[in-house]
Amino acid sequence: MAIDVRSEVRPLKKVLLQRPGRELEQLVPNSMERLLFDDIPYLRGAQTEHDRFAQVLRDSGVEVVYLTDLAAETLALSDSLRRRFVEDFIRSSGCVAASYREALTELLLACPNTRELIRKTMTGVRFDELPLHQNHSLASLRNDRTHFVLEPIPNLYFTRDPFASIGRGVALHHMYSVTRNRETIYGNYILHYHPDYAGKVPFYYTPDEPYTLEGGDILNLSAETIAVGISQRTMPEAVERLAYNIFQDEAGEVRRVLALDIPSTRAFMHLDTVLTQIDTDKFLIHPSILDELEMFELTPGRGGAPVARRLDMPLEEALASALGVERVTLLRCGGGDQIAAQREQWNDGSNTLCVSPGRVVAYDRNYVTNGLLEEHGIEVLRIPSGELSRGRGGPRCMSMPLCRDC
Ligand SMILES: NC(=O)NCCC[C@H](N)C(=O)O
Repeated sequence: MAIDVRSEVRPLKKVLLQRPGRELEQLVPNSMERLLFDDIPYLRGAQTEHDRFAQVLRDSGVEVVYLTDLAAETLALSDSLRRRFVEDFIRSSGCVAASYREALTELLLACPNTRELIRKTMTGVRFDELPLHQNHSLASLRNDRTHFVLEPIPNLYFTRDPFASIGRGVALHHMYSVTRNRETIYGNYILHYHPDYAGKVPFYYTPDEPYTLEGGDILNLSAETIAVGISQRTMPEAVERLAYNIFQDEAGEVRRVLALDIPSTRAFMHLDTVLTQIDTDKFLIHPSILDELEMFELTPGRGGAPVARRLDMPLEEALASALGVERVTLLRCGGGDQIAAQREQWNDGSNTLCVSPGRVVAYDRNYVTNGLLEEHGIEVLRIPSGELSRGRGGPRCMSMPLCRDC
């Protein structure tokens, strides 16, 4: 199967990553907030840390594939596909890009190969790079030469979010922010045209759906049940649309969607920033979501239309029932220490990637939480995190599983 993800913890076989590139060096203090960063990472450091992450995964028997490679291979299939991609990319980049369409098209199509072309779309294009032979427009006179005509896309290394594997299908998202909406184009081309995926993957969501949905909110609890966060990034209407589309797939197995309503703040931007599964019956959680957590369940009604009901039970019980286990243990990020919990949560202490039951990749800096995991028998594969963490995402955010063992 091209995509096969029916668990959060079964042995990870194949994963999609994106090595951070020069797009990070285009961040400046004035653009950081808009581009969803809290600081400017040092690129060399971020790349070294990311390479370590990829190596830890390979050492655990995981096949690592990169978004840039798959996108470049896809566009190399034909000249017409390359042209269509450039047109779509410029169109999706807003009205400023559209008004320089000809010059941008010329610049992008002049890239020596499709890898360079893909990289260029990620790094962004400044006004002074454009092949404008003569330009007397007001915008060109007024705009600073370093003004971006195509903005960089610095959040690409968080491959978890623009699309999500669900069973043997995918959800390709309508993202919450302008900056992240352009990320979905790479997944769109790969999934539609790359020979490994074309025609082999059902789509459960597409960016033209009106409601925002992001992959960090989707947890594949079992073959039959997924959990979806209602969060800063994912709207309840999106959860309902996703459930509807999944229930229409007769060959699909998912028949229950657990919607977890978490607070809408940047520190908890997605469900996976506050809840990740670390073993067949254990989760790591940020404790402060427990007080106000509301839960709902969606199951197929007539014609596969989702029917929702409120779940009045402890989270542990809902998770145990979804996993088909007797009981579930929740381990609290930061242990019992309120300050450590907040600090480590901010640095993605709850955002671990499970490579097999009881074995997770985690940022080294979250030593209180990592120590707690080890006390509970979890093996922690630590990766360095001084630079990567400045983007506000951890190992789970930086990875999109394509296949897990069943
Ligand atoms: N699943 C995740 O929580 N992804 C982290 C995304 C971080 C990125 N800077 C963002 O704000 O979207």
